[in-house]
Amino acid sequence: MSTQIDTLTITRPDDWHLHLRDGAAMASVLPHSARQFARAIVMPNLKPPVTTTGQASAYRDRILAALPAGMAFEPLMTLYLTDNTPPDEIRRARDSGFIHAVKLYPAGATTNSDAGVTALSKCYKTLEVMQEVGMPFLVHGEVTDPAIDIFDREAVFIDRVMQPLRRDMPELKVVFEHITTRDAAQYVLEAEGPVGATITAHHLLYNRNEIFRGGIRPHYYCLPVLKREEHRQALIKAATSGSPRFFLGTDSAPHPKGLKEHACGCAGCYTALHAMELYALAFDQADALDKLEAFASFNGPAFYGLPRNAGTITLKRESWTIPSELALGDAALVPLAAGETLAWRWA
Ligand SMILES: NC(=O)N[C@@H](CC(=O)O)C(=O)O
Ligand SMILES: [Zn+2]
Ligand SMILES: [Zn+2]
Repeated sequence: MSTQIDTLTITRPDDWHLHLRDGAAMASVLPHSARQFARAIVMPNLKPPVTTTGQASAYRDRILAALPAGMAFEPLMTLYLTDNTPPDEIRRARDSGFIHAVKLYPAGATTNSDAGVTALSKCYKTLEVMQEVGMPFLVHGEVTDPAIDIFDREAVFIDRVMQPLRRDMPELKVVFEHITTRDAAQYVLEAEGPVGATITAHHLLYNRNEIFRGGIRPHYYCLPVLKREEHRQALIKAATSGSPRFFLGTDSAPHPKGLKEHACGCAGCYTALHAMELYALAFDQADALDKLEAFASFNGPAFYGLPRNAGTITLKRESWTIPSELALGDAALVPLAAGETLAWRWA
């Protein structure tokens, strides 16, 4: 029997996968992330997507301008890869100093992925430059083939895309984003070369039953979709394994309430408000709170070649109720597990 931990103080964490959106929506959600995290890898799937260093620079300026006075937060910018991203753009991005990765959205795989890549073979010249300059490649790892069952799209991606890519570019730094299956966890753990993976709080806490518990619950719908319990357990095992390849990425993805509670609801869970509390719950349930700091605060910076943050955060074991609604610009935003009690609280 281990003694119960009621207060947890760890090095200030970072979020290695975050959707901040833009404009008034961004102004609503940014303070939540800035309170929890020192830095975040900011996803580029805006409308239109952030495909150039110039656009990323302007987006970064808008984020910093929206940051409330007195809050410190460093947005780590990314570029959205298209079939036509020129190799030179990678060198410009590297030289900028503020672009830390390039993102693969297979065309049609997820929210705002229409401008994404139709075949990775079209991007090889650009990927070769990324490999050469050490620019990480962040991958939404699902195939889009409609013949493949939605629950198998991540596993099939490993065979059809990840393995051939990594065979051709063994030195390319790759992050398998928001992994959801035992297959992906095992692949990342065993692969040779510079491979990492982000894991969300919701994929650690829930299996796919959660989407249908008592009726269809759109706020538990995200991509990649929640999987079976055996996969959730494999993710818990990976996140708490101590392997430096796994790190925190919330994939907090705000959508207006009206577009989630809809005949064709958007994919994405909002967790920026209470991310560390949710992760603490997941690690606590696995009796692995001692592994949270490396996952949240050490493994990401090590992979990206950045320093660890100074300062700490503290969480305590104390129940509170997650708000039923927040604001997203003029719209409403429903956080994950809205209205439910959470056993860990920001101190
Ligand atoms: N995860 C999601 O379900 N949605 C993300 C896109 C993504 O990360 O795939 C979004 O931008 O809404
Ligand atoms: Zn994604
Ligand atoms: Zn995402």
